[in-house]
This record gives sequence, structure tokens and C-alpha cells, in this order.
Amino acid sequence: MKRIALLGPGTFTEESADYYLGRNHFDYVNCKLIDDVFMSTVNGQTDYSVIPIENTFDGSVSLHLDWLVHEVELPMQAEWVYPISINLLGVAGFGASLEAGCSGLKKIVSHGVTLTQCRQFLRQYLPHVELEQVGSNGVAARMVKELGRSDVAALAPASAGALYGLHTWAQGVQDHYNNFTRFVLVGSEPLRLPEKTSAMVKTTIIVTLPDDYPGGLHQLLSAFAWRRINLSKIESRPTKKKLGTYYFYIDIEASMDSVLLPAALQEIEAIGCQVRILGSYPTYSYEPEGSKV
Ligand SMILES: O=C(O)C(=O)C[C@]1(C(=O)O)C=C[C@@H](O)C=C1
Repeated sequence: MKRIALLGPGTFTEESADYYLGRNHFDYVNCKLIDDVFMSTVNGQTDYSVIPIENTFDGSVSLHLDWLVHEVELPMQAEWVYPISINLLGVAGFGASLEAGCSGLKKIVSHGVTLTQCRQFLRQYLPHVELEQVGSNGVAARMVKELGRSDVAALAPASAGALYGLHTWAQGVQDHYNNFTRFVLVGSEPLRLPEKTSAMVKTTIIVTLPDDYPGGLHQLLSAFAWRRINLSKIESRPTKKKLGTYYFYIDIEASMDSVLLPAALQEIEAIGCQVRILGSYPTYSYEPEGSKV
């Protein structure tokens, strides 16, 4: 069985892995912090890591992209998206309805990204409550269970409530209904997900321009444009070498096995750009009741 490192248990990452990987072919290795997730595959304790990299509303998870670019050499081998439905979970007791302001509730624990995804909800219903960030939503739910205090609650997935026997005070409290997170599976060997069909192969690259000069980015993009290769994402990120210097993180809707993409990358290198390929990998879509996202 392949070993998969992920934030867990009781996290959205774990829920998404259950949907896309399942437990028949994979052993999950639970980690408390994202650093441990990355390092377990780097150190060979696991074959792959599952990493959340982007959310519909928060955009890129910068810390995780930075890990992939600066800290580790773990190629991307698959990508999937998963819906994020956030619940308010607690031990029985604070009891008052949300409309009444849950007046007994003093503290909410959650992952920072999840707190951001519930900002309007928190402002509207729980403005008096102290917020505490922890390394994952699973850790948040476990804390609430262990504390056993009715004035502390977690924002976490339904699976965390089931795992720790918590009461669900409110369901789907994220500010936006259409809330999805994109995850990548990284590791040294290619992997086709069992029983899932990939819609497309994508390639992710990092490009550094030789210099800051007029039209540099235009020149880079034209290598894709005239070949009619679609880019689904481009983001500039700091090189971390000097303030005001950037590289481009680019998702391309084409495979490195195609004829056109390697030629485009050669052209970009010929104009002096540095190109690093983070992965060329199948993407998988969430299909609720047969309809594709
Ligand atoms: O803590 C969790 O539940 C996670 O899986 C982590 C994580 C993240 O790091 O972005 C994953 C998806 C959600 O958007 C919020 C948190």
C-alpha cells in the first residue's frame, strides 16, 4: 500500500483524500502541521503528501506554494478540488441559538484559513468571541473535545464532529456557498488515482525572467499565445532574494508529453528565462451526484 502524508485526522484534507484516494489502496499517515506533511515524504517515511494549495475565496495558500518552490523538490503528481463546508462544533452546553448570539460561547478554535472563510459569519453572529488559530481543523476539534468546555467551539469539517463525537451547532457556516479548495498530491513517482477519471493533464512551472525590462512578461506569454496553449493561472511571487524581485508561478492546460508545450518552454529559455517544472499531472474534478464542478 502506498503511504500518504496529510494533515489529519478530522481535516478537509482527509475528507478530500477519502473522496479521491480512499483507504483501500492507501495508508494515511496523519500529521499535525503542514511542515510534518512535507517532511515525511522528503524523508521517505511516506510516498506522497497531500497539500492544499488554493481556495476559491482566499486564493493561493502562499505558505504551501513557498514550500513547494523553495523548500522541497517534490513533483506534483495529481490535483483535485473539494468542496469546503464548515461546521460549528462543540460539546453540548452553550446551547443558545446563533440568532441569540450564542452568548455562552467565549472562544472558537480553527485553522487560520477556515477562520478567514467564515469572517462574515463570525462578525454577524459571534462578534464577542475570542478566535484562536491552530495547525489544522482536526486539531481544533480534538482540542474542543479534550477541553470538554461548553464555552469553546471549533470551526471544522463534519468528519471531525463525527470523529470526536462533537455536537453540530451550525452547518455550512462558510461565507460563500461555492467554497472549494484545490489540493495537490506530491511525491517522486507518478500516480493514477484508482477508480477516477482525469479530465485533463496540467503542467505547473516556475519562471524567472532574466531581468526586469519592458515587455519581458509579454514576451514570455507570447510563447504560449501563438501556440494557443491556455494558461489557467499566473501569479507573481517574491523570489525571497531581494525586495521587489519576483518569479511567475504558472499553471498550463497542457502536458509535457504534448509536442507544443516543450517547444514553448524551449523558446522561453532561449530568451534567457529560467524555467523549473513543478509537475505535469492529471487533474480530477468533484462530481456531486453526477454533475461536474
Ligand atoms: O485544517 C484542515 O482541515 C485542512 O485540511 C487545511 C486547510 C488549508 O490549509 O487550507 C484545507 C482546506 C480548507 O480550505 C482549510 C484548511
